[in-house]
Amino acid sequence: MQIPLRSNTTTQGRRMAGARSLWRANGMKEEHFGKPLIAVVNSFTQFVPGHAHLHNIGQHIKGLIEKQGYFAAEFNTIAIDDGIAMGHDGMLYSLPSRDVIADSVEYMCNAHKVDAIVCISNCDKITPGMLMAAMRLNIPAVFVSGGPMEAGEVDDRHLDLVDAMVMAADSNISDEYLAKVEENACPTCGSCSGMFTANSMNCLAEAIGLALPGNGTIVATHANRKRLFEEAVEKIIAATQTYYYEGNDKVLPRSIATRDAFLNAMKLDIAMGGSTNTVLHLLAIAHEAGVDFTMSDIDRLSRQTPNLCKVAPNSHYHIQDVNRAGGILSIMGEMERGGLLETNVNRIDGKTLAEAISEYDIKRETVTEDAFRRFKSAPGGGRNLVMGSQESTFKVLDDDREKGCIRSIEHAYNKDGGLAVLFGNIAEKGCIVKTAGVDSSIFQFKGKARVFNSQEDAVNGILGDAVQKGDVIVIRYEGPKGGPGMQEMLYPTSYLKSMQLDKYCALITDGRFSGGTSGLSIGHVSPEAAGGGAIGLIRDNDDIEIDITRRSINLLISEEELAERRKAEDAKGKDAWQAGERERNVSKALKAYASFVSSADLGAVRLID
Ligand SMILES: CC(C)(O)[C@@H](O)C(=O)O
Ligand SMILES: [Mg+2]
Repeated sequence: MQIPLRSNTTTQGRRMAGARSLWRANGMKEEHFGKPLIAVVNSFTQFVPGHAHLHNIGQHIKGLIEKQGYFAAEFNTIAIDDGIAMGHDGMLYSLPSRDVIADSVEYMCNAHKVDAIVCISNCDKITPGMLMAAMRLNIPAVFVSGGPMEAGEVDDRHLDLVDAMVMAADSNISDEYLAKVEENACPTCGSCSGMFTANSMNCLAEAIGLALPGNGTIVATHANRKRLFEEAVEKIIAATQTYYYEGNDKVLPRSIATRDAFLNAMKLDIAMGGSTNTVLHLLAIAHEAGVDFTMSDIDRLSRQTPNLCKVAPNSHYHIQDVNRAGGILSIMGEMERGGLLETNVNRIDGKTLAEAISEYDIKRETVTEDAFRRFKSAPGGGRNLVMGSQESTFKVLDDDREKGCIRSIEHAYNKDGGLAVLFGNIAEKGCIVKTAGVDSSIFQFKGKARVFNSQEDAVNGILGDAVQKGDVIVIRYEGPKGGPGMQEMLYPTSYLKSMQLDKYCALITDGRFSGGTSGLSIGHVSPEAAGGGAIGLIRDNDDIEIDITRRSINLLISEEELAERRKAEDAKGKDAWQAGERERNVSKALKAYASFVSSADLGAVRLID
């Protein structure tokens, strides 16, 4: 059964003469009318190294689609560089930009009646924003990211921007050495080279099945990255044809991103030690897809899924090393061997996950030559800002599942996952910790609260010696509503490292973290302080007890005392549950966001009836 094209609305019938004449002015030819209209959804910007190399690729894709006889038109979304926006009020805009991106894709595609989309994403909020839009639109969609940056190199050691941030506040590092690190930490175009948020999300797009093998791990500079874009064109043409001309709805985003696909993606995230932001984003994408997927699923999965991979900031490996070890489908191959995945799920290339694993897990006999081509894609070295401009290859792949970058279940770093959801009287709706980044010696931690009502105060406290070994740093009124915008606390966690306090302190916040954060850093505390959460009732010198093994986090005061404090806070009327004095300019745009946004345990989606 044929499905009518959405674009027929503006290209068919006598009454659409005006719209057709505008389409002609856009370059549409007679033969394009009545055929699918494909949008190239780009996110090129010269503000973000993860996107600066995407200028020409959109037009390259348009050209390839038009060779197949369909009209394609490109538009752009915004993209914020979290690393540049980090640590000042620019970061208030980062998470809200996810929803701006989702809305802008919806606006463009519905206003112009687009039939299918190729999404060119990369950095932190762009992939989730576009995925949210794809779920809303539910038209054929394929995702290709700009690809990871090559790791920096200084004195034979691989490093990245987080090393530069940590060293910048470490008085043991000389100015000369820091300058060398700064110069070399970010050598190429692409998303920052560790298991940070951008790369985590692009790996998850691959796990869900909306992106092709290698999407998460082939470096931006490699020719095989450019090929991924070209293959994406083949896949979107095939998906568009089978959906509209044969009525095959298996290729639609909501048929691919099913509950099983979300569970698989979350398990992959736990196994690979992904950024904690993935929790927020998967919840939000599932919400848009109408899929029942909640914090309690994440809690359950985190107890069943081993941690098979540790990448920077949790080890010396970078994403290029995950590629050399066989990429995401090889991690999923290890998980499948342990019966951890539901592999009978569809992918955008028409394969099931079972088929994809059999072709791309480098440890299978059935692995294809095409898999080796992708996973041999190596960094080229040196400064290189051009997409697909080098063809270096790894001479040998890393198939050591005992000590290599990807471990088998038998040799897991931790049988109990790389991520945990904790509950307790200060996080009744849960909070998140990336256990892959926590030294197991502090899985149980008890300390005195050092309370800050803003990230800025916390940074000053950490660098100004207000924080001592054994403290639990509390940073609150930084949640989705309270910030607003739920800033990433990368500077506080990096400065704890600079001050050599990271192994002796815990940090809890209703804000969130960068993928570059490690240590006993517990975020997304829900409900947030601005929403009446008990994190707002903590006082300096209160005892706080954290037990990762038991998944608990508690303020050690009696229920009566907690109730008293709540009563006193509520009695402040309109001043209740506010950060109090702090210098922060919150624009009207951000206030509008704050008035709709939900708590982190719901993915910080905007609640609109
Ligand atoms: C700047 C970073 C490291 O990319 C951060 O934004 C993240 O979330 O991982
Ligand atoms: Mg980020």
